[in-house]
Amino acid sequence: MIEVRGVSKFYGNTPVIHNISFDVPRGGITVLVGTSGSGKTTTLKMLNRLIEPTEGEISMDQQALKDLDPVVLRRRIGYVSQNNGLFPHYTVTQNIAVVPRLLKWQAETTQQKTEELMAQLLIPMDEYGHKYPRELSGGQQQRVSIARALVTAPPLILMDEPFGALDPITRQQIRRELKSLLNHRGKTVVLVTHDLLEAIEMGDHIVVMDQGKIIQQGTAQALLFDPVSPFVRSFFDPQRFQLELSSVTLREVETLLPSCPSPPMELTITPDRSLWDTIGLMEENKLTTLVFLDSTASCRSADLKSLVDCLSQIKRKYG
Ligand SMILES: Nc1ncnc2c1ncn2[C@@H]1O[C@H](COP(=O)(O)OP(=O)(O)OP(=O)(O)O)[C@@H](O)[C@H]1O
Repeated sequence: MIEVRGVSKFYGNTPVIHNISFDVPRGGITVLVGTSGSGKTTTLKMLNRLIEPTEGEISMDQQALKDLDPVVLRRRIGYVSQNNGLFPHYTVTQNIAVVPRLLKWQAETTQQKTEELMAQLLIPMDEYGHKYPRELSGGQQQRVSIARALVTAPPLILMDEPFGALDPITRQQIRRELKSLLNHRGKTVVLVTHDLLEAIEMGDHIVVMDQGKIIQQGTAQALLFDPVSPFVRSFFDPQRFQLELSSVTLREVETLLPSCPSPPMELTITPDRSLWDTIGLMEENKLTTLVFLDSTASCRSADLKSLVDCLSQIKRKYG
């Protein structure tokens, strides 16, 4: 959907982005991750022309961004900024209605879409719609900001550290809800984060940046199991075991896990969950085994040892 080709950005004589190129595939989540000051936010803001590149070209659907009116472009692109950017003197519903109003939508259409999205983001309109941002928690404010970015169903959504201000538990809960909402709607998203678990869990395509350059880009597994440099390896090392288990879903390894004739217990897990989530659920429920239905609807069981063995098998594929 987006092609970034040979883009650099200078402030005066100082280069902050050096000749980067990457694609944002349609219908997936592309994550920009990297060291502090590596140029993630600058790169994101070049995608909706909040910042103009000094060199190189960015195109969206084969049209050069520089030939598009920035105001029209930004109406086609949802944007969730670091500090949520809600208007403090507007209620929640008024905040969500800002772009629909600019697009001259009928009030009933805006109301209906707002209600639907707020329900999906678990901030029901009758309870939260009339409140002001200051009356909401940080997590609820971020949900409003996400609803505002999604309400006009833009084909592309840019998100800069959208969960930055949240505690780890709320963060994880919101990002799971958001990922399923985005997948469900087939959205194209570019997300900036410095949270490694977030990058691995959310990203279909992950771009690792350092000092204004792209060091490696690819799937979570490619970055974790086949890093191109010691930098990429050490970048993920602090949480490596958790990240590796998070990058593999049960579905990917189902054939390596033993079948079980009938579910020996009530608690099951869906095969789209990661090996890390599976271990977490076992831990939470003090179980040594979990069962799930594989793609042929047969029952399989997983325990800690078999899951760690599965991870080793996947790693072996990368050599
Ligand atoms: N307006 C500006 N003028 C000069 N330098 C700037 C300006 N904006 C950003 N920079 C510099 O550009 C570099 C990249 O900044 P950017 O905010 O894109 O990094 P980042 O990867 O998003 O960082 P972080 O993770 O810390 O938010 C930094 O060194 C920053 O100091």
